[in-house]
Amino acid sequence: MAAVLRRGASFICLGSSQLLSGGCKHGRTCILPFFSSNNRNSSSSSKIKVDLDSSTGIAVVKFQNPPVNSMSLDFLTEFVISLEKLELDKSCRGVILTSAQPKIFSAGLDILEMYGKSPEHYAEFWKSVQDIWLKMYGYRKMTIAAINGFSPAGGCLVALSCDYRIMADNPRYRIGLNETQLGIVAPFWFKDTMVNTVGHRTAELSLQFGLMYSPSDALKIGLVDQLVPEENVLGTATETMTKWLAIPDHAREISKSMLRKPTVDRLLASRDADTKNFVNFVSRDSIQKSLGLYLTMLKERKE
Ligand SMILES: CC/C=C\C/C=C\CCCC/C=C/C(=O)SCCNC(=O)CCNC(=O)[C@H](O)C(C)(C)COP(=O)(O)OP(=O)(O)OC[C@H]1O[C@@H](n2cnc3c(N)ncnc32)[C@H](O)[C@@H]1OP(=O)(O)O
Repeated sequence: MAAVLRRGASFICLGSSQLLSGGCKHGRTCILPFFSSNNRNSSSSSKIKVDLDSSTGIAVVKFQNPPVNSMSLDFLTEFVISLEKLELDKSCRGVILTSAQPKIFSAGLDILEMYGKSPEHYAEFWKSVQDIWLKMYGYRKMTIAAINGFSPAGGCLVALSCDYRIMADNPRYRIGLNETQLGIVAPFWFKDTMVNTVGHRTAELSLQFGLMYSPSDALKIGLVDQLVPEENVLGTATETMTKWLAIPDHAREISKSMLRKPTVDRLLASRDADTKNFVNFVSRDSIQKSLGLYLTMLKERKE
């Protein structure tokens, strides 16, 4: 199991053969954070960089999984651990998600995790996808997606799971749930998240065609809330977060929970069936063939 080593003022997760302390989820052992006395607490695992300013209560979580921030099992595990840790940290009131990679927010789920692997691997991977969505969609703290690049499929889902979305106004970028274009199907909770954001009719068109929207079209349908010049994405996200944090936390949090809990509960009530469904679906020869062709197409585009 890959080690998660957080340098500086942070925590360290190690494989079970290197037990240092107990009590961390995901089968990993964590040494919980130990912070320096200044107001900024930074930590950087291999794939997620966290920078918490405890004077403002705002944490910036940066995806750094080159080349395209695809969400592998390791990425998702580190991501959920980082969010859990921030949720428990009283000095953190809001989280901004963004990318350290130029031009890409996230390329979505790592297709290699769904291609040519065992059913056990598919199940483990899918549970980690469920975990990150459950964590994000039901997150107690305020979240903003600072979308500084392409954001297909799982990348779009992560953005949709935030409370507010600010996207770089670069006409080359695209965002959307494009699963059908890969020959796969966005599961019901991806669909619910989209419907809750853009409404039923727009979601019907969007999911069936696997539409990828330009920033201006994404703004028109309400898939994102605001467009800003690329260089201002993080600055605007920080300003916006400051405005949201003027609302008392408990009132905002309860309102969010009222709106989102029924959607979260639908998956919680059927997690195992959803996992079985995914494993059966993705193990089919026809689906493996579609994913293989898509991977080949991605590689050939470059030649
Ligand atoms: C009934 C239902 C029951 C169950 C459900 C069943 C199925 C479940 C569905 C699961 C939901 C799936 C969600 C997903 O997120 S699937 C992933 C979708 N993502 C994409 O389609 C994006 C693909 N990538 C791109 O379009 C481009 O890479 C991108 C992001 C625009 C960047 O372009 P560029 O900068 O030119 O970079 P390259 O294309 O050259 O890519 C570099 C390198 O990365 C590889 N790669 C890209 N994306 C992925 C990915 N998502 N996973 C793995 N690998 C990826 C690409 O192949 C290149 O690799 P190389 O080795 O050639 O360097």
